[in-house]
Amino acid sequence: MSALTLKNVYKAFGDTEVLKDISIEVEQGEFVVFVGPSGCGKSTLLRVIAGLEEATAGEVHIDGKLVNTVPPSKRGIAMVFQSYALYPHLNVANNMSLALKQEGVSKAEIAERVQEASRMLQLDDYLKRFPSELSGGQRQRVAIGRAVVRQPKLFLLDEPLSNLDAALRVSTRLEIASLHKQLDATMIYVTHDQTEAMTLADKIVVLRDGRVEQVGSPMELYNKPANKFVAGFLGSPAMNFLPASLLKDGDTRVIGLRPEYIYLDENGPLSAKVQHVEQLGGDTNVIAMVGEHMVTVRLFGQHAIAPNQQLTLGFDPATLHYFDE
Ligand SMILES: Nc1ncnc2c1ncn2[C@@H]1O[C@H](COP(=O)(O)OP(=O)(O)OP(=O)(O)O)[C@@H](O)[C@H]1O
Repeated sequence: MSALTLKNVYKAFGDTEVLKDISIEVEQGEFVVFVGPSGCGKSTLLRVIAGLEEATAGEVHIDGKLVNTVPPSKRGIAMVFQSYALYPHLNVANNMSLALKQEGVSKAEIAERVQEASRMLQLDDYLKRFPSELSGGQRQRVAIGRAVVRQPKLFLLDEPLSNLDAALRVSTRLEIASLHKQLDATMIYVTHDQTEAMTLADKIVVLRDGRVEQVGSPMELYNKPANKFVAGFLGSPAMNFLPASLLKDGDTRVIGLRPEYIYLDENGPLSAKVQHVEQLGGDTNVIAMVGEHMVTVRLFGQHAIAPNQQLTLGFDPATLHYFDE
């Protein structure tokens, strides 16, 4: 039985249709990431699953049960928000146990669950502190802990790392991945960060303008993007798009070429003029013009390449993608 099934879900606010015909299946234990540009409807979709918004049409099933009219508190879900939403006047232990107290769970059981969650999230030393005495990363771990103790059927996480700085985002991302493994939980995670999507997901759902563009594993989406939008959205630096007529006269399609699959090649078919060079230490990103088209090339290692230099570039034709415009 699927942990979550969405069947032809629509959501409109007044005349504005924000979700259009969304059908998704999530298996028990899967980590599913909703990804897409700002405003594409990711949070709204999560809120429809949570029951914080009502679907205008379509069906939401959790654990095989139709939940369209079931209130959020009865859906067996726990949600983690970007803003942490901790109670400032409660210490960490009480923040984590409040929902359980309200549900009437016994004191002994609460103590056990809080202890287990704080061990997993390395919060044991902070249980007596108040949110104002914690770093951003610790606060977010408490917010996650508050979800964990409830032992939900489904975790819903809405951009939980957006408020953290770059280093903390990486470490907290790893903690979430490890938590997912330890709990064997079903998690749905919203982000506009494609690195988070690629590194965390078993399955990525790419949304654009309220519609599903493609569903697949990270490598399926990277290797076989269904269209130009998905191709350009996943991968960093983003895929290059060039008219196929550059290589073959009369071809009206668009070529997609990933920056990491282009290399310096004296006999290569593309001649390019360097505009800008980004030295990253381990990699060098070269932004160059091929005729009037901008191309990003990602070279492994360090290269003494300067603006205005002329380069000849090659690629393996097997790595090309072709799209209809
Ligand atoms: N309560 C509301 N009333 C009217 N329009 C809304 C409401 N909530 C969201 N929207 C609109 O729905 C669209 C989708 O919003 P949503 O927050 O789901 O996008 P998102 O993909 O999560 O974006 P972001 O990455 O910026 O958070 C947006 O155009 C937004 O303005």
